[in-house]
Amino acid sequence: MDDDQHLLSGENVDGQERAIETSLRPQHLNEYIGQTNIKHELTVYIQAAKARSESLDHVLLYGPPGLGKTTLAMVIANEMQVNIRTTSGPAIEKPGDLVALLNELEPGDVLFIDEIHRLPKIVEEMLYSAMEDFFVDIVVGQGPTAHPVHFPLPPFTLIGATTRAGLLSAPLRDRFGIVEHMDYYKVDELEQIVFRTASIFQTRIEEAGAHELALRSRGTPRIANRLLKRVRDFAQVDGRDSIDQAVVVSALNLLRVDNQGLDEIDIKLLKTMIKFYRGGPVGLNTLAANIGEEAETVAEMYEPYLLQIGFINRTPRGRVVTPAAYQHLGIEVPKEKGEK
Ligand SMILES: Nc1ncnc2c1ncn2[C@@H]1O[C@H](COP(=O)(O)OP(=O)(O)OP(=O)(O)O)[C@@H](O)[C@H]1O
Ligand SMILES: [Mg+2]
Repeated sequence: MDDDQHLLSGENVDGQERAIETSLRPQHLNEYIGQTNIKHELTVYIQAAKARSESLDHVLLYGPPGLGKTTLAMVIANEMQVNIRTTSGPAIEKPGDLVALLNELEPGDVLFIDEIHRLPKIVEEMLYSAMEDFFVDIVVGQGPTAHPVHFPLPPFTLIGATTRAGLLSAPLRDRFGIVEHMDYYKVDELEQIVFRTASIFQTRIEEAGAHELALRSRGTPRIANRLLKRVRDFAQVDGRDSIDQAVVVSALNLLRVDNQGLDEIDIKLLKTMIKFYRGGPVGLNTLAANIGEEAETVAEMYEPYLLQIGFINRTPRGRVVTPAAYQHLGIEVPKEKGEK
């Protein structure tokens, strides 16, 4: 039960999955599939920084969970031939924690801060001077002996990742020279990812099987890899030596992942909007409360994909269901909607 719930969440869920993800991570830019524009830009910036023997400018990566932000941060450090230190916004509780991290960096190293929108304010403010001029001012000692100390830092690259760029303060955002928005992957890119993962798993998958899996992966590599793992089990138990389209379809239908990659929660969300709000507009908080999910979860995990495939639209008065979604659900489009 629990398993099915996170099947399509895009979120990284447990230690076991994390270990598998590590083994699947591409190491170099040329192995990193998709995100063509970002790769192209980064290739130029990395080459230029290396030619000048400088640290790479600070990089902000934002986009939905599971699209490859952490992977890309590691690839960047690898291409720059520097070390990477990894942490996350909530893990840096006080300025001292940040100083400790910064203190360990060698010139040119990467400090990767995941969920950077969750940094405590006081830490964030200390980061401003660290990013801009490579120093921090700290207060040493207590009471009458307390005095400020100017602490110079080696040049370093901060890579920040967030699923919600909107939650970042303007001063922090402005200090990133390179800001990249990660997009959902195209079907053919997901197919390549599925083939790559299958070969690492030493599993055979047919073209049509990979295509079907890609269609149902919500544009998200993490989900494609996760579904492949499940489908592989079904194929094995069925005694097949290769994953074909029929196995993918029957396994994913069983797992209730439909042919657009929607799961039960997506369907519940759309049906709730249709049944109780005549297709909207309805506010995010109301909607989330109605389906028993956190507003943040809906905003981060469900809504972006439904917007991307054109099943809902955002209007100033709230979210509305589109005729395409009615069609997908096999529900007649109300007259007043069809005409619009
Ligand atoms: N472009 C890609 N090519 C091949 N595999 C990829 C690519 N992007 C992501 N992956 C695979 O997808 C999985 C998830 O990627 P990653 O952990 O980097 O996502 P993320 O954006 O950091 O997610 P989160 O927001 O949850 O931190 C990894 O196993 C990674 O190997
Ligand atoms: Mg990550």
